[in-house]
Formats: sequence, structure tokens, C-alpha cells
Amino acid sequence: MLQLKNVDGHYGSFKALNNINMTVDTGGLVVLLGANGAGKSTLFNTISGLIKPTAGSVEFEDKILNGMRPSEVVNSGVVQCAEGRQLFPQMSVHDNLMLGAYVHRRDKEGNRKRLNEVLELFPILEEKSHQPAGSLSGGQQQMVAIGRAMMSRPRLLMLDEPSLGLAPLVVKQMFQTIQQINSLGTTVLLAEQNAFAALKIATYAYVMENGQLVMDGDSKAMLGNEEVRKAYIGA
Ligand SMILES: Nc1ncnc2c1ncn2[C@@H]1O[C@H](COP(=O)(O)OP(=O)(O)OP(=O)(O)O)[C@@H](O)[C@H]1O
Repeated sequence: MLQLKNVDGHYGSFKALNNINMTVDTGGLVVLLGANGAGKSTLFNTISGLIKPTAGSVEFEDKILNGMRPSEVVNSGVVQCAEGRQLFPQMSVHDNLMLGAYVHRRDKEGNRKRLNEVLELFPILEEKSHQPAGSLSGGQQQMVAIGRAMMSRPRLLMLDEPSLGLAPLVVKQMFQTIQQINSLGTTVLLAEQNAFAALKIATYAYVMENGQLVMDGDSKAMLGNEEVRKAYIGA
């Protein structure tokens, strides 16, 4: 479904991505692990067209994404939910969600149907529909951010650190919902520092260090891998 071949990325002369080769299969829930500054967000932004790779190719289904504008990448079915939520705090929850539907603005009926599906995933957002997004708790705001991405009807949803700054119980619910989104048919690529929780729901995992993918494998095997446990899980 998604394939990165020999991708490099630079900020000026600094090489932030070094020869990335990565595959995400249709239906998978793939996790990208890595410490702060490893390059996860840079990789996501490269896939979504915000950053141009300096070498290599990004392919999705039968399309070459590199060189496309971010809006074209979204139209192709790849949607990113960026780190830090980036909501419009003064706008209502409903209006924030509907921003994600912009790419399908001519299909009003489809958007209504999709909105209902999103509200089924996040019932609390229906209750809060007319409140300003900025008045919601951190966990609820993260739901709005994911819901907005889902309104774009991704076939591949990229989630950048959705658990960041959330309380443990909220994190647990968040991971359950991500698994649910995946089981309902959306392929997911998830960047996380919360390695244990992410590996538990994932099908496959990559580990990133200093702009390179240094390890990959079945997520259950990764959970049992001594090196991964020491570096990313502790205990
Ligand atoms: N706009 C930028 N200009 C220059 N260097 C940058 C820029 N953005 C990121 N970097 C550098 O690129 C490297 C990768 O950063 P990136 O944000 O992709 O890492 P990350 O794994 O997503 O970490 P985090 O979880 O902190 O976001 C880091 O060394 C970072 O300092």
C-alpha cells in the first residue's frame, strides 16, 4: 500500500532522514518507535508532502506521492493527524471536524454519513458538538483531531504521537479507539514513544534512531526483544 524507497530528507545541510525503506501493507497497524528527535515527524511530513524528500520515492497504491502538494496527498487517501492536535480552539467541535471533510465538500450525503461514523467512534464529541474545541480536555481534543482526520476518509491514517501529554487512563482508551479504527478498515501508521501500548495493538513495528530505521519486525516479537525492551519500554 505505502512504500518508501531510499528516502533522504534534509533541513539545510542537516540530514534528518537517511535512506528510509519502509512498507505499510493494506489493513495493517504499523508503529514507528523512536525517541525525541529521531525523525518520526520529519518522516510523516515527508509522506504527507509538507517536506520534499531529497532522494528516493514515496509510493502509495499506484501513485507516486513525492512531488505532490499536501492537498493532493490527502486526495490520494493519505491523511496525517499531526503531533500537537492543531485544532482551531475558538471554533466548535463540529466545525473543526467538518474541516476534514473539505476534500469531499461536494458529497454532502457522504460527509453526513461519515460524521455519524466519527461520532460513533467518539460519542462524547456529539455531546460537545457546539462547544469551542479549546474548552475540551486534552484527551477530547485529541479525539477531535483524529475525528477531523477521519472526516477526510483516509485509506491510510498517520497518527503522530496521539498519546502525548494524556493521562494513562485516557491513553488506554485512545489506543483502543485506534485499534477500532484499524479493525473497521483503515490502515494506520502510528508514531509513538509509548512503545509498550503501541506494540500491543500493532501488527508490525519499525524503530527509528537518528534519522535511520534501525530495526523492524512483527510487533509481538518486538515486545519480546530484549534490546527494544531496554531502549523503549524499560523494565
Ligand atoms: N524545521 C526544522 N529545522 C531544522 N531541524 C529540524 C527541524 N525540524 C526538526 N529538525 C531536526 O530533525 C531531527 C528530527 O526531528 P523530528 O521532529 O522529525 O523528530 P521526532 O522523532 O518526530 O521527535 P519528536 O517526537 O520530538 O517530534 C531532530 O534532530 C530535529 O532537531
